[in-house]
Amino acid sequence: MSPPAPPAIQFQNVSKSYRNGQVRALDGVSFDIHPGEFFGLLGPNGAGKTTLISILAGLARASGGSVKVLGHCVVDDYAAARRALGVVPQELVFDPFFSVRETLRIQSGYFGVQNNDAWIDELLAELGLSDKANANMRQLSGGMKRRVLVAQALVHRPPVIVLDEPTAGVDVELRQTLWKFISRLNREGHAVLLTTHYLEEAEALCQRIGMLKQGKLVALDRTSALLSGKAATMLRFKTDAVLPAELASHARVTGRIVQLKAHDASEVEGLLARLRAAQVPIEDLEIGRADLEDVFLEIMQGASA
Ligand SMILES: Nc1ncnc2c1ncn2[C@@H]1O[C@H](COP(=O)(O)OP(=O)(O)OP(=O)(O)O)[C@@H](O)[C@H]1O
Repeated sequence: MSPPAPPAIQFQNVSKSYRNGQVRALDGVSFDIHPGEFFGLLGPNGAGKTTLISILAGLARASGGSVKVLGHCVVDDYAAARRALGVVPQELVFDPFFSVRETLRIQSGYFGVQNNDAWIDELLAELGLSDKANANMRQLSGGMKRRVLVAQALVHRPPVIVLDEPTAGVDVELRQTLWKFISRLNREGHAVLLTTHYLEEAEALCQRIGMLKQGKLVALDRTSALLSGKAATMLRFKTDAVLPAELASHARVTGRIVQLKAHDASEVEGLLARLRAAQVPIEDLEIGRADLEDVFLEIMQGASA
């Protein structure tokens, strides 16, 4: 019998401190990403997502623990680990003197991939960049540069793709183009690690989700299990009135829209009775399933990091 395939990515007890230990960006983070899996890493600003990805990509050194890509340690076996990874960074970094095609050829050379033009053409077509192939990098708009960053990360056909907030500030068209292409690569067997603040994207795309808070992993489960656990029902309505304190303390309020979570129908009835008793007039009442944003907020409020 052949040995089981190693995880696409394995984080084992990863810690990272800055400023002589005053900032603990990561505190004993352990989880695996399976081969072929689409995995979402979520967390509020400063939770440690970029730090974890920087350690994975070999751009930062962990203070403790280990990270492996397809069984290759990112420190001891850096070249093999890096070759297995395609990392789309959060920041737009590029060399302004080259054309798009030159940039992708140079990146291919960096990974020792020869005669890569057929794949480069496919990347350009899939990412809507074909007519920009000969444009200079500095002539491109921000969204176009981001597309090149994605192409650059994929130029060596890495089995593990890492996307650090790839859709921050990009338009709807690029998001759709990007997700269509990344989903295709995932169906073809590439593992994907995505960090994003767009929770509806994570809900739609990711099979499993991990949540970080202040450097600790506070949730890890299948997306469907996260959605059906906890408070699975949400009561949504509009009101101009101020909620009584005992309801306001666990309501999500956005302008006139109020959302209250409930575990079952009897709890919904109880909430409505309390609103009536407090003489809170409500309009446009809806009762629906909790979405990932509801689950995320509940976990972040409840988790003690
Ligand atoms: N070079 C650094 N020096 C000192 N502290 C740092 C450094 N890089 C990150 N940190 C700190 O480490 C913590 C984690 O930051 P990180 O950028 O990993 O969070 P994040 O989850 O990616 O946040 P965001 O969603 O805002 O991108 C924060 O407290 C941050 O201030």
